[in-house]
Amino acid sequence: MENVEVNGNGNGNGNGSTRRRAPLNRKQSTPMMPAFMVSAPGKVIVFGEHAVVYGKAAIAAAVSLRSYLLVTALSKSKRTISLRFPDINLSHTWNIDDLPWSTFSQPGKKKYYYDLVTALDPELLAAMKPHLATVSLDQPDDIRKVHQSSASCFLYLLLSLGSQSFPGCLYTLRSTIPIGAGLGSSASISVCLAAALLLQIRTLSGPHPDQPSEEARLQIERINRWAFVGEMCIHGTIASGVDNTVATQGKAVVFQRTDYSKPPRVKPLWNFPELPLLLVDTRQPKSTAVEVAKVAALKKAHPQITESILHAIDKVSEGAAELIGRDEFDSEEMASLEDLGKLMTINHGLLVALGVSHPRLERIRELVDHEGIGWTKLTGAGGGGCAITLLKPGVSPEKLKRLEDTLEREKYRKFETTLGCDGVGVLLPAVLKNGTEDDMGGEEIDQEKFLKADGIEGVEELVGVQGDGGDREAWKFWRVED
Ligand SMILES: Nc1ncnc2c1ncn2[C@@H]1O[C@H](COP(=O)(O)OP(=O)(O)OP(=O)(O)O)[C@@H](O)[C@H]1O
Ligand SMILES: C[C@@](O)(CCO)CC(=O)[O-]
Repeated sequence: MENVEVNGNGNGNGNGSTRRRAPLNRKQSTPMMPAFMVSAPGKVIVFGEHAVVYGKAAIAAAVSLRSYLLVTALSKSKRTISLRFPDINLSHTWNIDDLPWSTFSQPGKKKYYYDLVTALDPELLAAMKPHLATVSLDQPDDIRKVHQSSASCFLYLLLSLGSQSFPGCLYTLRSTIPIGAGLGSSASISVCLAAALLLQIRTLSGPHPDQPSEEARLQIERINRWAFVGEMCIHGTIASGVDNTVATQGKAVVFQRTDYSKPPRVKPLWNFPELPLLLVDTRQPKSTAVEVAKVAALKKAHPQITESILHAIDKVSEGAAELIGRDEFDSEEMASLEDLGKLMTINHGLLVALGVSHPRLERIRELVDHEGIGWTKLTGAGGGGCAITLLKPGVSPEKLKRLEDTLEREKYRKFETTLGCDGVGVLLPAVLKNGTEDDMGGEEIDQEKFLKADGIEGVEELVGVQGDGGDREAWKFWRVED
């Protein structure tokens, strides 16, 4: 366990000025920021993955699986930034003063918290390269690649938003979202990192309960813009931004980005129905970048055919949004579910045509079809990852049990999750009522406790946004509903 001196000084350059900060030996006036946490959900794409990369509409909903990031400031004399990401076994430390701040703060390169960054800058990526090359040198190539993507997401955001006077800090991240399973794990960590850094440079207001929704929306928008930058670092390719948008805002959205130089069109679906969904992980690892590249290659080889498929997916997503929005849509009634289910079946078929399914995804569909208990589609990038099944009402428990037993035997994993959950949340300071309160009425979450929490249940029990008795009120969310 690392020995942490906690007594840092939070500051940053969120004031839009390009001037350098006061020399480090001068007394700093900004008060220290206590240890704090941020959290963001994973997502399922209900309709429209892949097509959304090409400007078509998609519907996505936040799930109850989440990432949690603990930020601890170090003492002023400790000029290091450390990442501890135990889910992927990543542990890395940089010396703050060795990082390429000058390249990131050059005129024309410097970006501010309110900027809209729509592409990664090759010169900045090149400046970061030597500092990523030293990450996990002792690991095999495939693992090092995963470590370097997560590290690049953090470093690009830190260097873009921070300055050389940034305080020494520890970033400890744990997630309950399976990685690379199509449930938006990368977006969720990007949102956490973007929100944490924006909070550290003191550019976000709230969240507080009586904050006007307009103001809350602006904070969400800023986090989302930077989370998108983090997503681009991880994917190493074009990302539509749907995952980070739903992970930031929470609930469910219709998302469309027709022009990459502009913000996307995001229509919140506040009353997203409680659909009876079965979420199954193939446990077949995949990479979003690889699957997105497959579609790009198909589009290059067969432009007209691919465009027709993408156009058809767009119509399916639009049709689903219209259906869900109807007053008479009833998520407990066969006729409504059947209409929606048929659209899921069509969407899945079109994804198969794009070449992003996988035999293990097809097996889930086959088993569900065989029992006749619902409608299945892959969700997320495909190539493995997860499938969602919309269950028919009144499915017999025997049939469901038979399906679940077969899935278990064939090494699939079933997830219990709810759709339409909260977006990015903040726990500041990192103190929670856990039933083991001290005199001040709360339990301080430190790195040691956080790292020791046992598995998903342990993390949820220690810091989860939902306690046993419902929402834990110390976690705060930007409320954007009107
Ligand atoms: N808990 C985590 N800790 C550290 N890095 C993570 C974590 N979760 C995700 N990542 C980063 O995100 C990458 C996975 O991103 P990828 O887009 O391939 O999968 P996904 O986000 O789970 O799926 P999809 O984009 O289809 O929803 C990992 O390789 C890693 O770099
Ligand atoms: C495959 C994709 O459409 C969804 C991944 O969850 C990629 C993206 O939108 O960035």
